Amino acid sequence: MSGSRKPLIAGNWKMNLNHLEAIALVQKIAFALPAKYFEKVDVTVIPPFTDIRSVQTVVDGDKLLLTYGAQDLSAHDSGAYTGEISGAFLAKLGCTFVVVGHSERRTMHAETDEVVLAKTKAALKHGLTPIVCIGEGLDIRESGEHVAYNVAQLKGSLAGLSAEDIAKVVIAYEPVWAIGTGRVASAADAQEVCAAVRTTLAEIADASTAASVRVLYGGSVNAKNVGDIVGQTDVDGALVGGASLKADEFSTLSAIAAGGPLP
Ligand SMILES: O=C[C@H](O)COP(=O)(O)O
Repeated sequence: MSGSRKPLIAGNWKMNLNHLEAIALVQKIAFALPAKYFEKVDVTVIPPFTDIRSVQTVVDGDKLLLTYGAQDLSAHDSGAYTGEISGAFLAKLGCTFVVVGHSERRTMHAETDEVVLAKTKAALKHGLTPIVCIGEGLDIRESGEHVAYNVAQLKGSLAGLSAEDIAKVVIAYEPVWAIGTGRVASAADAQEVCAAVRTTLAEIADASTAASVRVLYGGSVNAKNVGDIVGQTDVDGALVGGASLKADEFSTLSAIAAGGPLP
């Protein structure tokens, strides 16, 4: 983490919690994290689409400082795309972030770098901050090709974007073998790829853009390991899955990313 970049903790709820459960979790997180924390860390929740309106009501009604976003969006604005959700709708609901190219979508929904790029462009068009995910599988990690693989995925997912647009994205490095497995990458593993991401951003945009973009790590992050991970020079926060469903754990790890004290 560098002093010039405010850490971001993003809780990706995946397909968990209905809208009533969402309200309860947001209220508990907000209660545990008073305003002073938000001076040092940005905290966002990424619930299922069907929860977003309810989360918006709580956040607006109680003037909460945490933000919220969505787990995916359509590359298209509107039209005959059954089941898809437009970035325009998400913006209208007050979303700040949208996750793009999560490995679960790349794998289960065959999303290629081209699709991820189109969705990233759609997010930017609608004023949303895309959290663009990259990450290697276990086979690539074991072959020692993980840095090159992630650099290629990053370049493909941001191909042709201007430096001005790249400055508006967040990158999340999530090694697939560490997602939901309890097998967290070491802090040094996270730093190695996040540093390569920053070097690549300097190459495809420029040095000041690369220095300003937040690069997150994701994969079995919890309150016990978050300190080491966000302590790395090029890691600016975390994309948290399982641990974001527990109010105490998520609040605690957010407070640790803020530099304490514990809530
Ligand atoms: O988006 C979040 C990641 O997939 C990490 O999930 P996890 O913390 O449950 O490993």
